[in-house]
Amino acid sequence: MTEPAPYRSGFVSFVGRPNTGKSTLTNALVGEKIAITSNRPQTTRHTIRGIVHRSDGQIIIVDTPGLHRPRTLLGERLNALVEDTYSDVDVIGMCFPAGEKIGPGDKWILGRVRELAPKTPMVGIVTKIDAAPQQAVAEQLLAVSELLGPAAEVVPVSATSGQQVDIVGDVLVSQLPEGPQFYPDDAITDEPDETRIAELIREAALEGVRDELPHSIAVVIDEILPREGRDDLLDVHASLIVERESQKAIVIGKKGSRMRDVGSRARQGIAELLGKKIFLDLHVKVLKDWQRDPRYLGRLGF
Ligand SMILES: Nc1nc2c(ncn2[C@@H]2O[C@H](COP(=O)(O)OP(=O)(O)OP(=O)(O)O)[C@@H](O)[C@H]2O)c(=O)[nH]1
Repeated sequence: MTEPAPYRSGFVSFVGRPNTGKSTLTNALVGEKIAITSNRPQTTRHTIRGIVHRSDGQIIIVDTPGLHRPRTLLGERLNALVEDTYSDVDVIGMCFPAGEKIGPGDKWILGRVRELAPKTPMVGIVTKIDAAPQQAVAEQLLAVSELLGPAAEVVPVSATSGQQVDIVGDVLVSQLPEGPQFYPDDAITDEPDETRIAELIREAALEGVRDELPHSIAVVIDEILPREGRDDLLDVHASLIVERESQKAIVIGKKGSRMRDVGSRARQGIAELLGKKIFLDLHVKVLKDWQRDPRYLGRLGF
């Protein structure tokens, strides 16, 4: 008779250049939308945990901001957060899109990771395989394997089509230490609702805006109140913080048209998250140069 496989549990972090599909993969593995995704680089701000429940183990995903060279005080604080995260995870999954050649950016990140977490097992993940020809996928698998060395397993995946997502889960679990179930079956993330709501609003506000905006938008939830006499309705009051009047104009759009779209998209996401009807009251505020001012950063939770 064969022994039953041991139960394994632990923390996994995905690293890689911006836009390599880390958040999308997290969502696909967890099966519910929790991490912010967008087609703009560097939009992941908070360390969000997604939890994958399996019969043979539990994978707790710590979704980190991409490593990048700091340009502002915010950038420095994000990097400090990243370093803390990497030094205490059990497995690091490094993501490489199938259709993009490995470059100096990847090597720089790998160097940093090896420096911060020299003993942590690494898994190479070749992402977006639906968007590249088979030949390119095969070549990328080989290149990643050569880059990471013989100890690292390498898996191809498409988070958007779902192809191979289970296999990524299998490989990650196999690298985790034996351990207990850390979280109950129904836990998906330990982020408070408020943080998730703020991320949903931020994600909606970033959709389709110009390149310089991502790092300039923050969201503060001012208040969440049940509507009097209505169990099924919540009033959410939130502020979108930008750095300059010109950015405020971009966010609001012509006669408020963009703002209405942002509001309605965010409202739908929040309603799905909380399972209630939502009245969303959104205001845009200008806090000049908030990214460079330690007082503002503290107030905005960085
Ligand atoms: N075709 C395809 N596109 C994908 C796949 N996974 C992610 N994408 C797209 O790639 C873009 C970036 O995905 P994200 O998951 O936000 O990437 P990220 O690495 O978390 O990005 P940062 O937060 O900037 O570090 C988005 O437009 C995704 O829709 C995939 O499997 N196939």
